[in-house]
Amino acid sequence: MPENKMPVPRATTASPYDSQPTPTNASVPITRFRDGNRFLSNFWFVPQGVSFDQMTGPTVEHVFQAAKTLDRHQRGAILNARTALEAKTLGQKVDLRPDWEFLKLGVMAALQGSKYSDPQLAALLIATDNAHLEEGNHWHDTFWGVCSCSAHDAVGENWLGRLLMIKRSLLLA
Ligand SMILES: Nc1nc(O)c(N)c(N[C@@H]2O[C@H](COP(=O)(O)O)[C@@H](O)[C@H]2O)n1
Repeated sequence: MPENKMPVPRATTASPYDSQPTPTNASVPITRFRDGNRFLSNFWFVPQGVSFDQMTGPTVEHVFQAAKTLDRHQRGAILNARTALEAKTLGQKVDLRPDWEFLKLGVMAALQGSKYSDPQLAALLIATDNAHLEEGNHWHDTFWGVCSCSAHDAVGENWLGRLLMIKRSLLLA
């Protein structure tokens, strides 16, 4: 049948708004940053480095912990820490800058921006699709993650997960 002779579809009384929404295939929530999702952790080694405020380190954790202080020597020691856990431990003993509580979310957001400027990491983050992200933990981190332990029953504000989900949206915008 010639294209211009296609039968005209018959009008129906059904409104398009009557139809049920197509169910979306919501991705499975990611509640542990381990195994294939380990790259989401701030402890993940970033080959090109992570930078903020003239500091560069091998993981988000190194630079985040160093940013807690204005002391150059303390910053240097943290940035040179052999592991992210060592950087975190050193970060708990620094002379904390007085404005840290006001700054920490912005610093973490900037560091996620630096980390996911790596195209391979950005692709991995985008591949999490629309999955809810949260760093479930047992180390009582109820600010950046969600803690489940004998003292906490899945308690946490999940700010790291929220920043990651925002970053994912920005990468797709
Ligand atoms: N102990 C530990 N192990 C991991 O594998 C982690 N990803 C973390 N989390 C990070 O610790 C930081 C919180 O530091 P402050 O308590 O604000 O000093 C933050 O980067 C978490 O993602 N911890």
